[in-house]
Amino acid sequence: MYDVQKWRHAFKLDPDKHIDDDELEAVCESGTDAIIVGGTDGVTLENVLDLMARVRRYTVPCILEVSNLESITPGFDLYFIPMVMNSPNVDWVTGLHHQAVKEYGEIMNWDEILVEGYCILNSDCKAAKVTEANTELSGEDAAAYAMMAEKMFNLPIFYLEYSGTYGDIDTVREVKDSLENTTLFYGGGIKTPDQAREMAGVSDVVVVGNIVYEDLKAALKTVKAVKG
Ligand SMILES: CC(C)=CCC/C(C)=C/CC/C(C)=C/CC/C(C)=C/CC/C(C)=C/CC/C(C)=C/CC/C(C)=C/COP(=O)(O)OP(=O)(O)O
Ligand SMILES: O=P(O)(O)OC[C@@H](O)CO
Ligand SMILES: [Mg+2]
Repeated sequence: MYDVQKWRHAFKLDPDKHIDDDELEAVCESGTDAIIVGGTDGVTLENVLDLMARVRRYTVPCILEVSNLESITPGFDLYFIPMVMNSPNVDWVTGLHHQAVKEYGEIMNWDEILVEGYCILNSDCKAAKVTEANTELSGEDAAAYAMMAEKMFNLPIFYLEYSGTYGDIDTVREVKDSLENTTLFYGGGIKTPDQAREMAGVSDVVVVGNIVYEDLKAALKTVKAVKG
């Protein structure tokens, strides 16, 4: 199922982290809507290919969230391309994208590519540091980025990223209320079914990452909490 508008839950697996075969099977067969492969650092062609091949044993959709040019490879169902809207550094907004399209433009299948308007709100996470994101934003600021993503850039996805920490529910709600068509992904700090349910109530898709590596049983429970 490649229609992100129908998704409710996704797991994000980091190619730079280890996961056993039986753990990976449990994640892929959990009933989640998709496996997103992505991370900020240590993402190489080798570890992306390895994880892709292992996830490919299962029928769950497998998406590459591109974080660098070196690790892009054919074989995924979809490619998510982050555009960090609250970065003042143009590299992370359109710069690397320009380079990539210059290199791959002729062979790109645009039907497989979805651009994500990213807004990173946890100043301590790696992605915020790497992209120099301005995380000192009010709910109104974040909602304005969401409206820009939808109304000015026509982006299919807006991703509110709190990677590593549980976000502010009022901010997420304000962002959701500002969107009409663009799908809102929420990610960050979900460790319990209650947290998954709470964020699912104010977003379209919840993304669960780190807890997979810290407490797999808890991670698996977030699927049922969201998808029933
Ligand atoms: C050959 C072939 C198949 C071609 C396909 C065509 C294709 C897909 C071409 C790509 C086109 C394109 C426009 C690419 C963009 C290139 C690019 C490098 C864009 C920049 C992306 C970007 C802004 C990355 C920033 C990092 C980011 C937002 C990461 C998000 C992931 C995240 C927060 C993960 C959480 O994990 P991590 O941060 O690692 O946290 P811990 O490890 O601490 O848990
Ligand atoms: O790892 P966590 O904190 O669950 O965040 C999930 C995802 O939004 C990271 O990009
Ligand atoms: Mg990582």
